[in-house]
Amino acid sequence: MIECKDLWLTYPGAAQASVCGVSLALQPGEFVTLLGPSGCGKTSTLRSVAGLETPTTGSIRIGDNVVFDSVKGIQTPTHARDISMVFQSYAIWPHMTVQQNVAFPLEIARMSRDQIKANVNEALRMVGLGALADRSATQLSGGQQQRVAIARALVRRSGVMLLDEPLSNLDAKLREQMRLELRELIKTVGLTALYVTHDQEEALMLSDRIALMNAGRIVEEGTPSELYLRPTTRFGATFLGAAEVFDVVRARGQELETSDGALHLSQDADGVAHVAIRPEAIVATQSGEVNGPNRWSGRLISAIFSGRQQQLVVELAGGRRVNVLAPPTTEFRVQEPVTLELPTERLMPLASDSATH
Ligand SMILES: Nc1ncnc2c1ncn2[C@@H]1O[C@H](COP(=O)(O)OP(=O)(O)OP(=O)(O)O)[C@@H](O)[C@H]1O
Repeated sequence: MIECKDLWLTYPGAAQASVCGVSLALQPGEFVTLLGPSGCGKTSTLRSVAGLETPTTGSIRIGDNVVFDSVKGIQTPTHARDISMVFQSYAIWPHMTVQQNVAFPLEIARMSRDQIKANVNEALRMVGLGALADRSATQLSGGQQQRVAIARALVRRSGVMLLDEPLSNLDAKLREQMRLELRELIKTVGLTALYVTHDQEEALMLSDRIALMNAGRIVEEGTPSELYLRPTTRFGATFLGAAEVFDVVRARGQELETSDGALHLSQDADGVAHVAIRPEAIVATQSGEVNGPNRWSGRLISAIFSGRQQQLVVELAGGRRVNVLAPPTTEFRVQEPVTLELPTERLMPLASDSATH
């Protein structure tokens, strides 16, 4: 397990802190992703856990060991922490074979020759590279090179794996395939994994839990479905997937008036500053009347068929354009009236961003 408590990190000479009070706990065997835009402090947090950066204040525990504590003056060096790491750049050694690359960390640790051989064979088997053990590392594809880097992390048999954008150098198709492989591997071995990415889909598909970061802070935390279906901040709603956000003008009980129409919430609207909805949650029809709650009228501007779905753009009475994802089988007539239904159970009430900081 990993536990970070109130970590702050200000780089020397920097005007602002890059990590601002990050607290995060990973249970044994849990896969947690730090997700957020470029520069939000994901890598700085991960490198602090790895011992590659020294936080200004806070504490970090890995398993039973406190590896950093600013008050007690503890800073365990990277090599003495029970961790393995996989980075975006594979950092494999070109002059070595696959097998030599994977064996390297164990040779440094002065493990016996027989033990090294057994561990390396096992790690290569797990990543599906058993047959390429004697091949030169330069004669590998990008995906195979990343598998070598993963095997080299597995071979250490530590309980915790830290991964920083490990798939982002791969092309889209390979990335999708490796994503599932990597999660299965980490789950099979039972590793506790802390994973950094700015890719929303990757975070949703891989993680048991996501910690969403912005400007050095964790702003939301939850399972992928909690974060996607019930975000609590505007940042969370718009960063993790597409969302239409409507600003609340007036609220009374469960009824509220937004800048684009009236909505009925399933909860009290107190403190709700915006309401968001996913494009796939909006139901568009061209036949019915506009009656009942959460039904808005508009005009269909465009409908683009993309196989799995249709991407609609609908202009509301006030001029606001809304994106809707509709099933591929419904027929739509461009320029004609449309009714949009915003189902109550799919509305995402959001607090004002300033209230969450
Ligand atoms: N060694 C350093 N010295 C000074 N500032 C740094 C250093 N490393 C990172 N920073 C700054 O700290 C902030 C957080 O950077 P960090 O790399 O942790 O973000 P990130 O979320 O991982 O971004 P990315 O996805 O682009 O890697 C950024 O403003 C960055 O410029």
